[in-house]
Amino acid sequence: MIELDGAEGGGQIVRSALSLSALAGEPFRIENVRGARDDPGLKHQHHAAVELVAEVCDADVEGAELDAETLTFDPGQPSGGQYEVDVGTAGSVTLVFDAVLPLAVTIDEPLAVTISGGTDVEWSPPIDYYRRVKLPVLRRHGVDAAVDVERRGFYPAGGGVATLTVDPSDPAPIDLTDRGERHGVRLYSVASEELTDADVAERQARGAAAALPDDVDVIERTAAYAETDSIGTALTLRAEYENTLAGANALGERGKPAEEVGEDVAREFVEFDEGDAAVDRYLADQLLVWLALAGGEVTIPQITNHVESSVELLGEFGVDVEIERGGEDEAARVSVSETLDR
Ligand SMILES: Nc1ncnc2c1ncn2[C@@H]1O[C@H](COP(=O)(O)OP(=O)(O)OP(=O)(O)O)[C@@H](O)[C@H]1O
Repeated sequence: MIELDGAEGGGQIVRSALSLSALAGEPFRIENVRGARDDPGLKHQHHAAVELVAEVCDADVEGAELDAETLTFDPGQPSGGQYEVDVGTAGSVTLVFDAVLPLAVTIDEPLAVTISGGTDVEWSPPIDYYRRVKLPVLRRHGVDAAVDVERRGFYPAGGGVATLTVDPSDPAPIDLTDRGERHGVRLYSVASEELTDADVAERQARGAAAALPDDVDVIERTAAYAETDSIGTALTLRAEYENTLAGANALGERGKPAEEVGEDVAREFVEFDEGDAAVDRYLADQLLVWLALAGGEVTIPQITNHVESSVELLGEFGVDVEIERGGEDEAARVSVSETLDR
């Protein structure tokens, strides 16, 4: 039984522990779940992830209740099939996807997971980032997964629906150290249909395009409107380089001009582009579990708290991640040579 202490981290520790435990066939017990947060314990999104991974790998679970701060998880054999989960609020759909996605390397049959909740909510990958940046990067390394968005869900009502389909996959070592030449960027803007007359989706995309440096080529710009339960907006930028993809994104806020949402996204991209890392700061922590499974090396803009807590967690599962911190203008480097024993 692996004993974990969640006191220093957030929900990501729970999600990654679920995936690693299911893959290694090793039970774990975690105390102080999300201990670093003001509202510790399992919230809807984390609870949904526990229930889902438990179902997919037929686990014995103790303590999987809302607000629980201690959880024990003893996995069986993961299997494909069709699963459905309702997060119940605007809890993040993409973060629940993240808990099952790594099972791609162990399933024998395809897996399809339909989740209802928030598709574009704070502190999590917006669904366009997930399907246009994260999954394409993983697909290039042999992870056969895709997302279909049936309905958008914004805070607070949620009500979004998306399906992740995953085929059995055998990923190649992750090699993302040199991003190569920039080809250009694509902008994906979306807003609730109530904002159509105010042109909000177009204005977000235009705001971003106008704020980009002259030498950045905008390859594509889309603006769409969707029927949603709560009114909201989202903008994702996908930057394409010779060897990699990176993202920048923002959500709209009541009272904030749409153009400013675009400018925020452009600024985030420019900051990334001025550095020399191959992946953005979000993918930096999300790829660690893949490094543990497939090995390889990635350059990242900075060692965030999320990276640190994930590295520590991987250590608990017997995977040593090497970190080179980099300098002021130099990307940090993370690598794994001995992958997870499974
Ligand atoms: N704007 C964003 N774009 C892409 N990814 C994001 C974005 N914001 C957050 N993420 C990713 O979402 C994950 C959030 O993990 P974290 O543990 O903080 O969240 P959580 O499960 O909601 O738990 P908690 O409430 O404890 O913070 C990280 O992998 C992070 O990289």
